[in-house]
Amino acid sequence: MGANVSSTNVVNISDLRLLAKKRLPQMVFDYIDSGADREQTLSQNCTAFKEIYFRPRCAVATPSCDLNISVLDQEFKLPFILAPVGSSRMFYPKGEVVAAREAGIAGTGYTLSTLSGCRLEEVKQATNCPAWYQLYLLGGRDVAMQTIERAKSAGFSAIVVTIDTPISGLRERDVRNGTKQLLSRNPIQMLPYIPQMLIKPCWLTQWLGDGGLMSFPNVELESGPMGYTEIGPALEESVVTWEDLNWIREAWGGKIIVKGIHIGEDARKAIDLGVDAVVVSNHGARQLDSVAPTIQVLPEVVKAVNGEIDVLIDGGIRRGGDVVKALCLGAKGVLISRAYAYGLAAGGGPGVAKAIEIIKTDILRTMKLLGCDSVKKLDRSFVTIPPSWA
Ligand SMILES: Cc1cc2nc3c(=O)[nH]c(=O)nc-3n(C[C@H](O)[C@H](O)[C@H](O)COP(=O)(O)O)c2cc1C
Ligand SMILES: CCCCC(=O)C(=O)O
Repeated sequence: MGANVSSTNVVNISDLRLLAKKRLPQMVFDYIDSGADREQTLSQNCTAFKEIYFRPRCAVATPSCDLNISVLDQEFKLPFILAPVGSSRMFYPKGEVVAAREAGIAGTGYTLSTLSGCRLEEVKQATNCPAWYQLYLLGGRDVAMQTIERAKSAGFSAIVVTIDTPISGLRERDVRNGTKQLLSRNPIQMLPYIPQMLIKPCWLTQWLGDGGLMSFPNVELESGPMGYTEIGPALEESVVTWEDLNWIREAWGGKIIVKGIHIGEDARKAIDLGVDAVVVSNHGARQLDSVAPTIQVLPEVVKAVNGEIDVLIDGGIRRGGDVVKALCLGAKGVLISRAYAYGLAAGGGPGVAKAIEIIKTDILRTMKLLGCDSVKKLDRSFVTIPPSWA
């Protein structure tokens, strides 16, 4: 499988997506690929980038191009960082460890989801890059406190609190495919969905070899008979509120990032609570559908933040040109998610490396074509955006 991702026919993230689709059972592919409700925001997160036009400076030589960024005083060799992706171990054996390792090799950062299939200590050890821990309060605040302590001891350099998940969005493809049953670890409930796994023997043998049924070793979810676990109700019991940010910030004692900002007003609230950075995110359109694409609301948030803290963005980023556009609109850096998840699912470590390489090469080429030799020099003068976004 690993060989496929290295093929010269794999030139963009869509190619990796198709390879992932080939290797994975439908339910696992759709878990990555799908969005909420009618998937309006899912497609618009991507297409909104097409509404931004570059304004290149021609006849400018850029023999070298600086792609380094600094976020929260941490240094990254690339202007994109790997976002939290729950259940990555379902896509590829030891998925979280594999992805974190590749982020480190590329000189960028990795964010580990609370819903990781691998222990946070093991993931941190696999990489020398800055690693951030994404926090859900699943399992309650006492469990979260313990996890915060573990993440601190393990050496994670920021905590990312996701605030857009008071309840799971309706991902219709997941409902039809029985994804909840797969994640719930209830073998009886999984029975009807076994055939879609059997026709993907490569994935199945690797998955079983890695321990099979998903578990989430960094949270303690209520376990029923046969290890049955329910993520949905656990989320609802432990909604993250603005008040929680106070004790989380105190317990953590380090850099804190809030992920899931759509509007300037919420970014101001985060600043008032002493947060160090925000991520403009609609959770990859997996939660509330019909919210505006993230790149469209970035200017509003950047304006509200007024340079006081770092602003990051994710959502729909599939090309280096998308990264460059986000930086032009004031993001300090971006998070990529499905872009590397497809690579991981298509071919493990080499697949993640390929995704990172595709986006990095895109960025370098775009910078040279723009006539700009450092991502730190990108600003609004390099783009035209629709007047209603400003
Ligand atoms: C399969 C999958 C799992 C995700 N799991 C998490 C998670 O556990 N925690 C979280 O904060 N965000 C999670 N997200 C959201 C991403 O971190 C990110 O916000 C979003 O996917 C960005 O959009 P993009 O995939 O279009 O780049 C997940 C996204 C996907 C696709
Ligand atoms: C209900 C959300 C659980 C994991 C997650 O964040 C995702 O799948 O997007």
